[in-house]
Amino acid sequence: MTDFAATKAMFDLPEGVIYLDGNSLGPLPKSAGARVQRMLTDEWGQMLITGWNKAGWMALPTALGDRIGRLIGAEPGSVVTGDTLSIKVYQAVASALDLNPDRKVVLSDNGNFPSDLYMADGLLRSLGDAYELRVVDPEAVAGAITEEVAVLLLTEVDYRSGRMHDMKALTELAHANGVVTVWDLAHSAGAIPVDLSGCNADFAVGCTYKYLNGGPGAPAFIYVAPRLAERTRPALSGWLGHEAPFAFDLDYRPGSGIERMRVGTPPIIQMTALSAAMDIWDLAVMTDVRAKSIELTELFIERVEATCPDLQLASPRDPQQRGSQISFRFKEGYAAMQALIARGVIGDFRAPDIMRFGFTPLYIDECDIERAVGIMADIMQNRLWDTPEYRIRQRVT
Ligand SMILES: Cc1ncc(COP(=O)(O)O)c(C=O)c1O
Ligand SMILES: Nc1c(O)cccc1C(=O)C[C@H](N)C(=O)O
Repeated sequence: MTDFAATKAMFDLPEGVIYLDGNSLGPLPKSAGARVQRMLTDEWGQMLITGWNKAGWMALPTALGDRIGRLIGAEPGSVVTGDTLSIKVYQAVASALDLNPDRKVVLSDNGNFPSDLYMADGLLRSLGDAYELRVVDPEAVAGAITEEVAVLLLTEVDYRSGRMHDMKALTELAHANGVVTVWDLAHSAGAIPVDLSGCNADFAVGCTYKYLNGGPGAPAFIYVAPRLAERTRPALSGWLGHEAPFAFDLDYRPGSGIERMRVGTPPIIQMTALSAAMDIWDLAVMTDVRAKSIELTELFIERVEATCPDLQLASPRDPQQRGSQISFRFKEGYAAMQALIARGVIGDFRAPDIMRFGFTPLYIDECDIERAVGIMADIMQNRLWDTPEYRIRQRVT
């Protein structure tokens, strides 16, 4: 059983803040500061370049990959960390296309995070006019999986509404049509149990700064199914994905298995912060996290609907159909979110009218929900959002 009171005590959250935005940027693990400081002074400071071997920096991308792999049902040795998620999307789609060379269509949906579509579009444009990025409604994805499609690129949990695709069913359908799958787990890893191996997924990517709490700019991760790894040709063929980086050969030969998805020098300071976050994840069982997340989201919906009738649920009502976030529609959602943030309840706003709240059982509990909804009810019932200050539209995160 996961001890959520213990995990909550391991995060540094500002006094008086109820943080419902861990689906965008997770909070600071208390141990991260000292851990990073130690890495700086004892490793970088004292070991200098020998730290790559002596301190295990070179092995950190795969070591962290395995720790993340446990949370997403990946086989040991099938996940590596590094780069940004946008880069990993590009890398996965390029490799997936390469495994299906006679087909030219990448299929995605318009609920996908824009960066995934931008990266796929940029890649396809560089490959020539024969290639097509086909973007359909989320509900139309299954029907659009045909033998014309090379790659299916989907984000499992919709960043705006929290609506979840059925990874197992869509992967099965894709394979039945000869389609290679790329799953973006940005809003899944650490939010819901994922079973990449059980779903027979091909490629998956994700970030570590959201539910995994690795910090701003924490590295992304990529998964390649072991059955495909030795056949995968990396388009981003950087030297650290080479079979023998320190041979400095002029010809590229991919490294073994997942190692080939490495590109360049790993961000060790960020990875050290992520290691501290993963220590907390080592204490968590994903099925407990999911059960608690459902309890929290159900409580939140019930209380908000009882006290804030102007807000309309934009997430699936059935908890099995959504990830670990709840979104409400409200025409003045931006102003309302600013008012909430000013009172210490931090969620975020997504255009045009979505107020988004993330639920993260590692550090959010029922008391937080009750307090957050109390503040929300006060703001909504008394129109406290209706001030020029809150209504001003600024850059939003
Ligand atoms: C689903 C999804 N894909 C891709 C990205 C882009 O990630 P990054 O900024 O790390 O490249 C994000 C978040 O920013 C996301 O939510
Ligand atoms: N990655 C982000 C950033 O660098 C700045 C602000 C926000 C983000 C996010 O992650 C946004 C997030 N992907 C979303 O779901 O909207």
